[in-house]
Amino acid sequence: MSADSIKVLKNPQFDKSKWLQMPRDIIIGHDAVEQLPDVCRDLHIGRSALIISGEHTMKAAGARVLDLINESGCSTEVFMSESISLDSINEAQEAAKSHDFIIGVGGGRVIDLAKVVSYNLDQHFISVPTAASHDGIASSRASVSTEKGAVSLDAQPPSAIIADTGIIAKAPFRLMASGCADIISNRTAILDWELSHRLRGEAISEYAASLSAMTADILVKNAGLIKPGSEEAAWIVTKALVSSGVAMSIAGSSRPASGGEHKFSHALDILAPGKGLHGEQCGIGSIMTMYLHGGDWRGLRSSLKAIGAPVTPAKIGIEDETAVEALMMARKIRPERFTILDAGMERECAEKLVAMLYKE
Ligand SMILES: NC(=O)C1=CN([C@@H]2O[C@H](COP(=O)(O)OP(=O)(O)OC[C@H]3O[C@@H](n4cnc5c(N)ncnc54)[C@H](OP(=O)(O)O)[C@@H]3O)[C@@H](O)[C@H]2O)C=CC1
Ligand SMILES: O=C(CO)COP(=O)(O)O
Ligand SMILES: [Zn+2]
Repeated sequence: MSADSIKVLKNPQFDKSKWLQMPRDIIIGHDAVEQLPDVCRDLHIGRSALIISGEHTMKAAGARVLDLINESGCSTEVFMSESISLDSINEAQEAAKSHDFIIGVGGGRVIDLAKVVSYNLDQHFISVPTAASHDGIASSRASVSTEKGAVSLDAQPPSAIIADTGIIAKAPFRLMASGCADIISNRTAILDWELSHRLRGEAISEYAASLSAMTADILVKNAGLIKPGSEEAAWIVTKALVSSGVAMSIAGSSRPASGGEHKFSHALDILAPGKGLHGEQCGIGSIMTMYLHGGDWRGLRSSLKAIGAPVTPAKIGIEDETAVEALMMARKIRPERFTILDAGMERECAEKLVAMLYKE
């Protein structure tokens, strides 16, 4: 049984979520952003752009993107995003209606917003990541917060990715370490997927699972090169994030990169909003779910530590009690996605798991 998006459709019909869509142009490197006007011309995507960005990311890269697009003779409007929610999607969508295409300049939140809007309006979008903090840079998925927690939506993969390693290397290092943790957590996401395949017959894509695992392995192998301010590190991590996003596109779901550790992170977003970064929380969750799978949780923890990612709730300002609560809440998040955290964990076990994180 396969979950690959590469399918021979028996009854072909217009359902984009069943297609395997990929970016056409991917540029990763020093001063890559300067090639934005050429990329727009190459894609023939129109003369009017909505730039979606955030407070910090506008300063880091959005202002330069705005200048470049204006200089190329296109008209522009900027939409400043503070969150990704159903309300902000509607607002951004209204703004995008009077433009030909969208450029998302920012972290995971901004890029997810641009992705959903472009999917809903069937417009092209260009992904300009300002940090190597998440693997949504290239994926065809988007995470949106609702009152009931995070939901994973079908979305538009970018038509082009322009990842300027100069910009990404200057972002706070905490963001890059978080992106590494998001990738390393693929290891437990795959174990959860395999478990669900064996236990519940859920379709699995061997291509997607292998690509996702290989991406995590290559990153860990290169851990020694991941250093603050290094453009080489920005290059290595961004490539891994793109690769992991492609795995999600192949699967047609976020399964290869999101299991119980992501449910734990989504629960923390509800219980302790604004404390940890997405990847940081997933990394900590991954240590605990690796233990539950009987895998090498110490090795996974060492890899996270080597990169500079946090390995305890305390390191990201979260109480241990809250982490226990998040483990217990995880099964209520996206209940259709079966993971090791949905196998009936008792509170006492959750308490032991959190305590284990602090053990040498
Ligand atoms: N769709 C998918 O497949 C995936 C989606 N995600 C989603 O991505 C989000 C997490 O992404 P993440 O990037 O960690 O979070 P955010 O997008 O919230 O970014 C975190 C912070 O970093 C700031 N920032 C980003 N780049 C720079 C920079 N160059 N200089 C200074 N500050 C900067 C942002 O500024 P500003 O205030 O300007 O935004 C923001 O304050 C979550 O919502 C998660 O669900 C994660 C993985 C996969
Ligand atoms: O963060 C992701 C992969 O790293 C996407 O996963 P979710 O579908 O859980 O939001
Ligand atoms: Zn993630």
